[in-house]
Amino acid sequence: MSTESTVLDAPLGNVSIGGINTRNDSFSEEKDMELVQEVGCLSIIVLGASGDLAKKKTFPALFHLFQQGFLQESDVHIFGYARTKLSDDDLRARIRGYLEKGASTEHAEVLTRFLQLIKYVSGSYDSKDGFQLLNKKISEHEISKNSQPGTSRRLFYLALPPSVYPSVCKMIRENCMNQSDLGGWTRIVVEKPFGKDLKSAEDLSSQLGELFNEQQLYRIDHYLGKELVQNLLVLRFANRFFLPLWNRDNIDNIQIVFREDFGTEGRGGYFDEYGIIRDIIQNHLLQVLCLVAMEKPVSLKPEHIRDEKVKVLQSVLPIKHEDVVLGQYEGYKDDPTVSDSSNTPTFATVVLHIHNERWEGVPFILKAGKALNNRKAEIRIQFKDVPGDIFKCKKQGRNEFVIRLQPSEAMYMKLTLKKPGLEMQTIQSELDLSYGLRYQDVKIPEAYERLILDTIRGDQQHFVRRDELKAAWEIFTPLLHNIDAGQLNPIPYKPGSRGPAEADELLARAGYVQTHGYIWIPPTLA
Ligand SMILES: NC(=O)C1=CN([C@@H]2O[C@H](COP(=O)(O)OP(=O)(O)OC[C@H]3O[C@@H](n4cnc5c(N)ncnc54)[C@H](OP(=O)(O)O)[C@@H]3O)[C@@H](O)[C@H]2O)C=CC1
Ligand SMILES: O=C1O[C@H](COP(=O)(O)O)[C@@H](O)[C@H](O)[C@H]1O
Repeated sequence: MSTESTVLDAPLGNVSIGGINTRNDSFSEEKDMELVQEVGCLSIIVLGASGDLAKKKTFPALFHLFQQGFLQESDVHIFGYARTKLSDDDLRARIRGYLEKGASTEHAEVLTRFLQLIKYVSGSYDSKDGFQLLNKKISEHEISKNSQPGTSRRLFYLALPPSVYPSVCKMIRENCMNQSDLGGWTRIVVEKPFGKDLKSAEDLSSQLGELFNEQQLYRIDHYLGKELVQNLLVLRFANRFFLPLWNRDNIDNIQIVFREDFGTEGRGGYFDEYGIIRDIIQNHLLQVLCLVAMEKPVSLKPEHIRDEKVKVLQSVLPIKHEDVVLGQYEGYKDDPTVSDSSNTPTFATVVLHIHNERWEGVPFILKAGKALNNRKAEIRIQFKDVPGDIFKCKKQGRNEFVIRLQPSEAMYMKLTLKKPGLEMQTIQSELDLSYGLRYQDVKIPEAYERLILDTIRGDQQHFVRRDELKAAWEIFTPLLHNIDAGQLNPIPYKPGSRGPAEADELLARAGYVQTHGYIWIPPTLA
């Protein structure tokens, strides 16, 4: 690694190589990532720059990386591309408000510098004119930075509906590739949904696979960028506490839950085509399940980790209809972009069973819903009752280990203790690790920030491999086809409720025992 390109103001523990800081820690060594010196300039191209995701997530994530010194002005340029006719300043004005959110006034100067890095190119997604113009602009930028031909890096972020991925990828392949023989690269980031079922996903994978190899494709699932999801591997495999307990002998059931307290606002048209299983469960919750249930990987190399995720997905048994409850919130169909006869679930509880030595008989309950009573995502691991319980604890509740992904990241263990005082009474209490309290000086990065950084570093661990995607669709496709054919219908539920009561009944049938009279309240700073 050359010291010439090491910048002194790089964040602690990081080394800047060619405008992007590479991690200088033991993880990188373990992952066996090649810290190749990258001297070419970096062009980040956001396709679909006029859209919702680009303004709410992609540009803010790039801005945060810039603010923290991970993207260097001397090397980086950002291009927005879409059909809408906009000037550079129009695009900057559109996204400015989203970048200012939560930023202090002292960031105004940094924001102005960041916005100056952004250029906009207008063009269609299926004709070469726009892409040739884009290529010309990227090349001009590369020449202006004295980048050696072939050493430049081009990251294309497809913030677009998946229907246009094949044509956009073809256009990039034919018109905008960097020459890779001199250490430069071209990488493509694609957003979910990757298909609607097994066949469409495989078709899409084949189409993209003809244009780019697996090392160039980054299928993003932003749940894999969340702090506590990234912690799962460390938590499970670096702690002696958990190793002997994490199995069917001790664990009764596991819930992975996503709740939102708002409906499909503004995205009804998209959502109605997909529904909650395709939008949340088949991807985000299933990815979390993989990390909770997989065996220890041989090493931290991305391929070893993804190999284990595929194995656990392939061990999931076919879903039975009696293990599913669907719901649709009242008022969902008032959205003019949603069909009056829509059968699309906005809520689902699905119980999965993993047929292997560790998990046989342990239900994995995946639950997701929109327009519910609160916004929360968590993993709830419920342990079996204590055998020969002399304290009659069963009446109070079981041990639970809860990993709160959001909001207020935390881990807590619900356990039974002696109630403080003269009497010998038991109560439910908790061992609590609340991140807000424990890590007061740390700003937890946004998932997109972390994942975009990974794409630039070439780290595919937190991205979905093609065979993983296939295995995930194999689990859900039969159920989804049956729902699409009207064989299962959603039960109406009131917005702001817990969802259909039938879902709680399914939970109880699966073995979950609710603790009554006790809730954990996230501690706050005094
Ligand atoms: N928005 C979100 O919160 C999330 C989105 N995603 C995924 O990210 C991707 C982008 O999402 P989002 O930004 O919401 O999408 P948008 O509907 O906002 O579309 C993005 C841009 O794509 C162009 N576009 C829209 N519809 C079409 C079409 N039918 N054919 C060609 N171009 C079209 C438009 O640009 P123009 O007309 O200017 O060319 C639009 O500005 C999708 O795959 C989505 O599923 C994933 C997670 C969350
Ligand atoms: O992918 C999606 O995720 C969001 C929820 O993301 P979160 O990080 O805020 O939990 C969801 O609202 C959206 O429907 C879905 O497409």
